[in-house]
This record gives sequence, C-alpha cells and structure tokens, in this order.
Amino acid sequence: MANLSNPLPNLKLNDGNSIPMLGYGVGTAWYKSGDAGKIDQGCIDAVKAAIRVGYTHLDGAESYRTEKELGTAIKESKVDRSKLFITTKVSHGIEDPEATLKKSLKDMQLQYVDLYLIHMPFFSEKPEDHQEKWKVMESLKAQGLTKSIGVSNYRPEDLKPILDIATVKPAINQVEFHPYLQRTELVAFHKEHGIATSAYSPLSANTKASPGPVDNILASLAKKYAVSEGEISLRWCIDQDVVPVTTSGKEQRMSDYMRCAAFKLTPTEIKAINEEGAKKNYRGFWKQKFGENNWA
Ligand SMILES: NC(=O)c1ccc[n+]([C@@H]2O[C@H](COP(=O)([O-])OP(=O)(O)OC[C@H]3O[C@@H](n4cnc5c(N)ncnc54)[C@H](O)[C@@H]3O)[C@@H](O)[C@H]2O)c1
Ligand SMILES: OCCc1c[nH]c2ccccc12
Repeated sequence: MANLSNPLPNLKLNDGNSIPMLGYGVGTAWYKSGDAGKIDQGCIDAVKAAIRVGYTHLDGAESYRTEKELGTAIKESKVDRSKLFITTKVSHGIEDPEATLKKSLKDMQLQYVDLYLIHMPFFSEKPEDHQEKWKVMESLKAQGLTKSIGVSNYRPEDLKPILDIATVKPAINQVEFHPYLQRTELVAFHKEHGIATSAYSPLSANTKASPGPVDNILASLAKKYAVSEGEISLRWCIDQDVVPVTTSGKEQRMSDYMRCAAFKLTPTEIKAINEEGAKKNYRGFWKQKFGENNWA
C-alpha cells in the first residue's frame, strides 16, 4: 500500500484547484523511442515507487508514449484517485485536443486528468490559432475531462492572444527553469496575469549543465541543510512559488528528493543562487525553436 503522507506544500491555482509542489515526470528518461506498443515494466515500477515514497503529482504527455504505463502504475498502486494530481499534454494531437485527451484517458484508465497542457506553442502560425485551440481547452474543462487547463513552453507572445479571449485563464505554464535559465521576465508576466509557473529540468544545474558557477553555493547549502544539492535546486523552485517536476529511476533518489519538504531557503540564499546562476546560460530543450541566443 502506498504511503500517501505527502508533506509537500500545494500551490493554489487561479481556478481554485491546488497542485502539489513537486511532480514526478514520466517523460525524458522514460520516453519510448522504440515500439510504442511495447509496455515498459521499468517505467511502471518506477512510477509505483514514486507513488510509494510520496509523490502524488505525476506528469505525463501524449508524446512520451508512456501513458499506459502511468495508468497501470496508478491502478496497481491502489491509491485513491482523488489523492493524485495527474497531468498530461497534447502535442501531435493538437489538431483535435478533445479526441487526443479522450485517447490519453483511455490509455491511463482514468475518467479525468487534473491538468491538461498544450505541450508547445509551435503549431501556431498566427495568434488566432492559439485562440481557437484555447477555446477547445476550455470546453474540455467544462466537460469535466480535466480539472485545470494550461500550457507549456509558451512565451508572453503566445500567452497574450489567449488572455485576450479567455473565459478560463491558463492555470499554469510549464517551462524549463533552473538557476541557468531563470526566466525572470516570463515569471513576472505570469505573476501579473495570475498564471502559475512550473519548472521542468529543475536539476539541470546539478546534472546536464554542471560544472558551473552555482556549484559552490549548492554544495554549501546542501551541507547546511543536510540534504543533497538536488534538493537545494528543487527547494529553490518551491521557495519562488515555482512547481518543480523531476524524475529518476532510482527509488532512493526519488525518496531523497522528498526531503525538500523538510527545510526552506532564506531570501538571501535564494538571491545568492540567482546571482551565481545568472553568470551562465543553459537551455536543454527546444534550442532550435527558441534560438540559441534567446534565453528569455
Ligand atoms: N514540457 C516540456 O517540454 C518538458 C520538457 C522536459 C521535461 N518535462 C517533464 O519534466 C520531467 C523532468 O524533466 P528532466 O528529466 O529534464 O528533469 P530533471 O532536471 O529533474 O532531471 C532528471 C534527470 O536527472 C537525472 N538525475 C537526477 N539526479 C541525479 C544525480 N544526482 N546525478 C546524476 N543524474 C541525476 C535523473 O536520472 C533524470 O534522468 C520529465 O520527466 C517530464 O515529465 C517536460
Ligand atoms: O516534454 C519533454 C519534451 C518532449 C516533448 N515531446 C517529447 C517526445 C519525446 C521526448 C521528449 C519530449
């Protein structure tokens, strides 16, 4: 039986729903590049382990091709559906988000998701394309197929046409966010419009973009709080009201990361990480789409 004592805080969204402030991703490491029909037992076991150690927020996507695994793990974990926060995203299926969400729900054996995101803005050739798709997203929420609706990888120029016509504003924008990609202007735009920020690749400064200028401060804070550097990076997100989504196949690491619930960084410590982080730029995803030199 799963341990559902999730001690992490929740973030209240602009539609009144709440999202747990640490998510477990069923993408990146789990993305299936080979036979999409072949079930990955390792992925099922990892998601079950994540639920067991206390993750209640699980982040999937149509394009990861792991929704069947995610659904099986949820079912086999025998957790109360209402205790979980399940996200999925539409990308290839953007032509028909309703059919795409219904297929995702079928694959996950779920009646609804907690959050449905448009995975990326690149399908749009003109602002009206964003508006048209957003109206469909609103209808999915109205039908009860998803509790909240949002976007991912959107820039202010993608969000503005939506905000012009929205009856239901995007609840969240999930973007790459870590000390080497702090998205200062984007986060300020989100705050101005009541949109929450979620961080993917929150461990980049510890992993893909290491070594770098934040190494020393992460190490000294890890020592101070008796945690690993990874928890400092996750907590750096949480203490700025940003919801990190991480992943790992290792149960010990998943469990260690839950320790970020047990401490809080001071404003001075956050500022010190921000100042060191600003000395380097790193983007792991969508470089071609956003431009190598556009770090906004
Ligand atoms: N919306 C998007 O476009 C988008 C893009 C990327 C990821 N995501 C979501 O976010 C989730 C997490 O993304 P991520 O994997 O980039 O995040 P992350 O920064 O948390 O990195 C996790 C990776 O780092 C490795 N790792 C963790 N701790 C480590 C350590 N101490 N030493 C070495 N390696 C370590 C893990 O094995 C894993 O592969 C994905 O699974 C997906 O759900 C969304
Ligand atoms: O969300 C992570 C980025 C992403 C979008 N679509 C994908 C397909 C495979 C692997 C990663 C992605």
